[in-house]
Amino acid sequence: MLKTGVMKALGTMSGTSLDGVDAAVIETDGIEIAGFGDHAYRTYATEERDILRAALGCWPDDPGAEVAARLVTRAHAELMAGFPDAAIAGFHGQTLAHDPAGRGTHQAGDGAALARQLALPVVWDFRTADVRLGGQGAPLAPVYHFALAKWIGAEAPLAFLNLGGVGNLTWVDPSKAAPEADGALLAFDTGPANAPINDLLMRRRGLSFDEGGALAMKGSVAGDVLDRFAEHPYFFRMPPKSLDRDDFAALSTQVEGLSDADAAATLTAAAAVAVVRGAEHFPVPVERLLVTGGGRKNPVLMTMIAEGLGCDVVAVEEVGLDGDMLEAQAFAYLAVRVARGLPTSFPSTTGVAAAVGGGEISYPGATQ
Ligand SMILES: Nc1ncnc2c1ncn2[C@@H]1O[C@H](COP(=O)(O)OP(=O)(O)OP(=O)(O)O)[C@@H](O)[C@H]1O
Ligand SMILES: CC(=O)N[C@H]1[C@@H]2OC[C@@H](O2)[C@@H](O)[C@@H]1O[C@H](C)C(=O)O
Repeated sequence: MLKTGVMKALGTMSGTSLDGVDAAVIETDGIEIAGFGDHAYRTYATEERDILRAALGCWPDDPGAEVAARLVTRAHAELMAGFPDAAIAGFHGQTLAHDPAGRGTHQAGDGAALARQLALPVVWDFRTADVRLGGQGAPLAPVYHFALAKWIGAEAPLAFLNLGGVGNLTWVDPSKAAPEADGALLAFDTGPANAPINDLLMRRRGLSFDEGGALAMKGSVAGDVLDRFAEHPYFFRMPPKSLDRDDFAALSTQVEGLSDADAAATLTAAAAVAVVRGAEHFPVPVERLLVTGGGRKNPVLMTMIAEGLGCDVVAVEEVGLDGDMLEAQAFAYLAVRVARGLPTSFPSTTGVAAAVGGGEISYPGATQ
């Protein structure tokens, strides 16, 4: 029996690494976390990944967008069917293009179709409303990071780092009563994280990622490439700020002349430098950085970040959380907030003019 207002919510995330779909259940009233539930993962088959990769950069009307959307919807429907107890779902979809200052943001996938197929209210299109109101539309997990900071009983300011395809940081002051309180949150994308490393491993070795940082471990960092990267204008921009997956594509060109190992070491160091430069924007330094996302399993990257920051850098598992599922949980949490009319982003997390609840709710009975 759930406490009044607490819902069993299913969240899904298909991230910028293009590896697959995560699905996770949490119990929440949209403010506090009441508990965690089951989770599952569906990998994209090689040919599905190729379709998604080819569709990167596509806007809804572009050729390629529709086939990607159908694929994303089908993959989610298969995975989400395994959670018949959920009362509501948060469906992020697959980001194909993100240009908040220009054309907007595009997450492929049809939440209305999922609502009908799963007979479940589905909240989706989380980012558009924020972008329309002048926000970055990303990152959106920070409000969930605030709830997690409370859940783990944190007292001092701390930060969450997501090392997905792109990296993002959330600085949290857990002594504040609510995420909308002045000084409770500061969030932004750090820069490239795993995406350039994955792309390198695919180009050079036909592998999807550098497992355990094994290749990077054998290489030497090209200091000149790294120094130039560290001065990129993005790092001087005040947060909030966000990135598209391939906004740092030039970095991949700069390691072309290096050996496989040196290129991997240099791209790994670049991901770490992006975090270190990002942390310079924190209102006050943190003693602990909690790391989620696949990059936490890369010890070379984790060590480089810890050396650059000089604070504790640990996987979120250290505090009892699940770093493989945290972003999927975030979209479950956000779905309940949307259903309850609570805001999902704030001026301090996306730069939006005023707190906004982004996300459309589709109900099973709706015709379109
Ligand atoms: N054992 C490992 N060693 C090294 N890297 C790993 C390992 N496991 C996962 N990764 C990296 O993490 C990536 C997956 O991370 P994650 O699932 O957090 O990304 P995502 O959700 O797609 O991205 P985003 O949060 O940007 O949307 C893999 O593509 C790989 O680069
Ligand atoms: C536009 C988009 O999909 N952005 C993702 C991406 O992946 C990491 C980073 O870039 C972050 O901004 C965001 O995802 C996380 C989960 C978020 O919105 O909090």
